[in-house]
Amino acid sequence: MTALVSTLVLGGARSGKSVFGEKLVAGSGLTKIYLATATRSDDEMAERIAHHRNRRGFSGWTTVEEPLALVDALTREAGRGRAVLVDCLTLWLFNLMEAGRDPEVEAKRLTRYLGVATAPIVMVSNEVGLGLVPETPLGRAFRDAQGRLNQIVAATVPQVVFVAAGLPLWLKQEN
Ligand SMILES: Nc1nc2c(ncn2[C@@H]2O[C@H](COP(=O)(O)OP(=O)(O)OP(=O)(O)O)[C@@H](O)[C@H]2O)c(=O)[nH]1
Repeated sequence: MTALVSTLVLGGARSGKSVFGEKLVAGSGLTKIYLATATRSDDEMAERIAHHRNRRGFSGWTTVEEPLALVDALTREAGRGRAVLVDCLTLWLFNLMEAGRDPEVEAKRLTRYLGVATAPIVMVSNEVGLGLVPETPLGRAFRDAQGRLNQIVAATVPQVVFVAAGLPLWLKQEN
């Protein structure tokens, strides 16, 4: 078995990217930590979260919920013998922007942490820029911030994969 290294898992909505990230972590043989950034902001979101939790099952996964302080949570949870799945950077970015935090500063903090992390971190993120130009300035700012975040994380980690229709397309594999 090759050792799992930190990986960015990109994809669109319902592309199967979360399942792919889960499989990477589960296949590592390490203790599995699921770091969720989503909040139960409405009934539909609560239902999605319940669906994910059921699919994941509770056996073997430790779930940690942290919508904003991602690096603090990683510092606490990641360590020897563990692998962390961050699902997902997109909702983390949304939460940061909603809280008036600077995405560039937070992205730099994350990549600094990734450079010294002692456990593999698998991060799920959306590839949001493939559709129409968003109608609102906020939508455009979010799309641009997401693109920049994906680029800076992709440049930092040794593995990047794009998932479409449940199938992986490896973009970067350095060991
Ligand atoms: N708070 C919390 N959120 C969770 C939990 N499990 C999953 N989630 C969230 O559920 C979100 C993903 O849900 P979906 O919107 O259904 O996934 P998707 O991105 O459309 O689909 P895929 O591409 O297949 O992953 C992630 O952002 C997770 O943070 C949990 O236990 N707690």
